[in-house]
Amino acid sequence: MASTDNPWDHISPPPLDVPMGDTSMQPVHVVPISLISGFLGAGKTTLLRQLLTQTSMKIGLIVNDVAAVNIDAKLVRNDNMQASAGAGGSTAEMADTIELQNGCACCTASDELLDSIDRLLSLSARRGERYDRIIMETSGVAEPQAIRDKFNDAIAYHDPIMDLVTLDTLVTVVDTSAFLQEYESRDVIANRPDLGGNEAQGGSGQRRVVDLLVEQVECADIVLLNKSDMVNETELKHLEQVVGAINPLASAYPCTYGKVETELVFGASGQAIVSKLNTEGHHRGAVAFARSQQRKEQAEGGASAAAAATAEATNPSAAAARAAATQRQETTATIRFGIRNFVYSARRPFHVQRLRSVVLAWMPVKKNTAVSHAEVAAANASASTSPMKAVIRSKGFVWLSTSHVTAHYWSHAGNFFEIRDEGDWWDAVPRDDWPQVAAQRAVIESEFEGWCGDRRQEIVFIGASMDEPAIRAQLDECLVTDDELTEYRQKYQCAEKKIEELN
Ligand SMILES: Nc1nc2c(ncn2[C@@H]2O[C@H](COP(=O)(O)OP(=O)(O)OP(=O)(O)O)[C@@H](O)[C@H]2O)c(=O)[nH]1
Repeated sequence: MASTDNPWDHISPPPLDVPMGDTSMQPVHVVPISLISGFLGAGKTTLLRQLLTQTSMKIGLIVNDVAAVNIDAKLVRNDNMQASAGAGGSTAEMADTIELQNGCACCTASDELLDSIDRLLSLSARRGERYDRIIMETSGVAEPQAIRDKFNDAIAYHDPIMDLVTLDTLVTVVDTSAFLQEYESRDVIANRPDLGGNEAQGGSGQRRVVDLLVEQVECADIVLLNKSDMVNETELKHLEQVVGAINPLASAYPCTYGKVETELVFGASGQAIVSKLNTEGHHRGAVAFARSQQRKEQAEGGASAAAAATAEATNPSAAAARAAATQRQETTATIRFGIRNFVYSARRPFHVQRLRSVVLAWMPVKKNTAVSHAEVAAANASASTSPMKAVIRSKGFVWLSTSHVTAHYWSHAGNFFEIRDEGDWWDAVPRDDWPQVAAQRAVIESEFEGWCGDRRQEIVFIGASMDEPAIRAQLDECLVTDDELTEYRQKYQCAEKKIEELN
């Protein structure tokens, strides 16, 4: 049986979690790329300058600032020159910076993104030296997930550039002093020029600030809690917990002015996981983590109860021993699991109208008690009866009674909530169009159950002091009844199976 110590064991084999390229054929000197994301003003350029001055590595830069005047590129050039000069280099090093002027990296056509990498590699090849690493600094409103998808697509389509580079680490710089405020924000990106909203292109401008904030934290291998000088210790600890809960895969480091060990930011090459995931693999990871946390909680609860029972059997003041053991357990659990996860899962569709009513009653949550500081949380705790007030983040696949083909994705953070079309269930996709890699097919099939195929409710809830029974009960009420399920199956002509098999 797989160890529960490492929750990510349960995602194996990697399948959809890794791009489909044949990595065994890669030449030895593949240049790792680090992508730096973070809102405008979070401290990305400060970090970059810091990294360049403290490392002797040969770095190629792609600076992606869509402001009319690309100040970042100029600042970075200066630093690069100084760093290179210090290391015995020449002003020719200036050429090591490529400006991606035409839009932000996530909106830019893949070709242009890959072309900028190609140009950078050509420069180094002409000089007969190669980069130890390429760093891409994105604009504040860039969507790291979209950029990661471009790299995954390039691998899937066997773009030759992917034999020379690999997306190695996703680094997100968070403005610690502003995070909680932005989490509570109701603004859309386009209305926030202070965050770079005026640079947003296409639909991304209409995204909620909190939605992008959470994406930038989730889509990261390393999260730097910058500007930690602007918060007190309690606030910093709290934020560390929140960020750790939103993305348990990331390593989070507090810092000021981007001062952090280079090795921490770059990580051990090839070890980062998030940079290799796709949306489905990411979801699978979150579910695996939440389930492993639940198992740990249960195991700890069991161990503590066993210890108390033993004490009770051997000690006359058993009640006191049990009370002490319970208290110890609660204290440990509160410290370790003050913020915890659970997965809501079911194998029958939601009745759309009932789900809608519940969601409308739940959202938007005026104040989130899990994220607000303790005093604010306490003051607001009684203000709302929504169980979502204690949920920091919820996300996952939902199956709606109105469609047998389309998988939907539930995404909620702060005041943002959506259920979006996430493509087709694998069961609705012809087998010929499935990935050809056997391990990937096996993982897809492992999620099949009876006539449902991979259709399911699988929503991860992350929060503090959540009323899990209330959330579960209200969602259960939204599931179709037996009669409605029979209708559903008739409507979509699902192959006959006993209803008892569904649960
Ligand atoms: N107090 C404090 N200020 C910081 C810290 N890090 C950066 N700053 C300041 O915050 C401002 C923004 O920093 P930048 O590095 O330009 O931020 P950025 O993310 O690159 O912003 P854009 O390039 O405009 O997207 C600058 O004035 C920095 O000096 C920090 O840790 N503490």
